[in-house]
Amino acid sequence: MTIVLGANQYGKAECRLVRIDRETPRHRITDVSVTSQLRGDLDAVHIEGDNAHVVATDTQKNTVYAFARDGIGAIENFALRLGAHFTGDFDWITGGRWEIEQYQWSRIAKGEAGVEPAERPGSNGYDHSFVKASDEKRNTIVTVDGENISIVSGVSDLVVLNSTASEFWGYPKDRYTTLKETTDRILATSVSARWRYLTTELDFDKTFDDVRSIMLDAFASTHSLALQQSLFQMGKQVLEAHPEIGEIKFSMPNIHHFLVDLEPFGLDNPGEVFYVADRPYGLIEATVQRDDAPDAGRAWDTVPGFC
Ligand SMILES: O=c1[nH]c(=O)c2[nH]c(=O)[nH]c2[nH]1
Repeated sequence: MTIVLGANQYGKAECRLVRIDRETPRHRITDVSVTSQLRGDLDAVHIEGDNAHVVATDTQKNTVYAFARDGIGAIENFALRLGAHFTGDFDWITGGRWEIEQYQWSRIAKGEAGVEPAERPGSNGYDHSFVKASDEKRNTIVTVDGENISIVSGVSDLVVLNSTASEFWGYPKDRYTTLKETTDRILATSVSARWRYLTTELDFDKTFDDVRSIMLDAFASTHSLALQQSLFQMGKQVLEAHPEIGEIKFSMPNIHHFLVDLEPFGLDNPGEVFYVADRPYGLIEATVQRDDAPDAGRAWDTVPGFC
């Protein structure tokens, strides 16, 4: 028997980077975390400690910051640039994985203090002042394997809620079933979705915005008999509108809102007062795919948390 080295990759994880575009007084902010990992002929360092092929993780980190000097643009394009650089400049680096997570900021709106919300102007925010928008994140994983490049992009922590138009009934009952059937409940979830692009030539920012809007619209407009049904509608409508996406995967916790029993206080509760359970939670996961999508290869191998 011989012991041999299996799959391996290495790099710098979570290079946190903020770039300010300041060519005009109206600044733009890009806030990301970049993980760079290289693959290739790296047996010698593992087996003998020979570092001749080891592009230091410190060098990878510096490259990320140096490349940001030229602008970041869409996170997919930034990851593709990094991939082309490392596989192009070092013969023995034949592939790698570049993961980027992006945090959202919006402009602080001007002159809203003391103004009724309905009267607020909205878009004319301050030029150089921002407020963290939400916990929602945009992300991408670009994987290079020789000539093959795959791009899996997505969103996480996109929290949505329908206050009605959600039912859940018709499920099997056994001696352990206590859940009451309902024709009117709150449906809330935190959407994590990842989709695989079938091309590297795309306006990734515009496509991301559109995919996100379609998912939100599908969630809102589906009269839901189960979170599974809402999930499928979200994926189906994304794929129908975007032929450049092969498949989309979702992981969606069911954020349970339970009606509080107010009877002990002599009160009714016609769907108005809920308590929100943080755990345990239903976890609904699925892939929505085209039956003729080109084979995904290893694109999903290093995307954790999806089925
Ligand atoms: O939308 C739902 N899907 C389920 O599978 C499920 N199971 C459950 O207890 N409640 C719900 N709700």
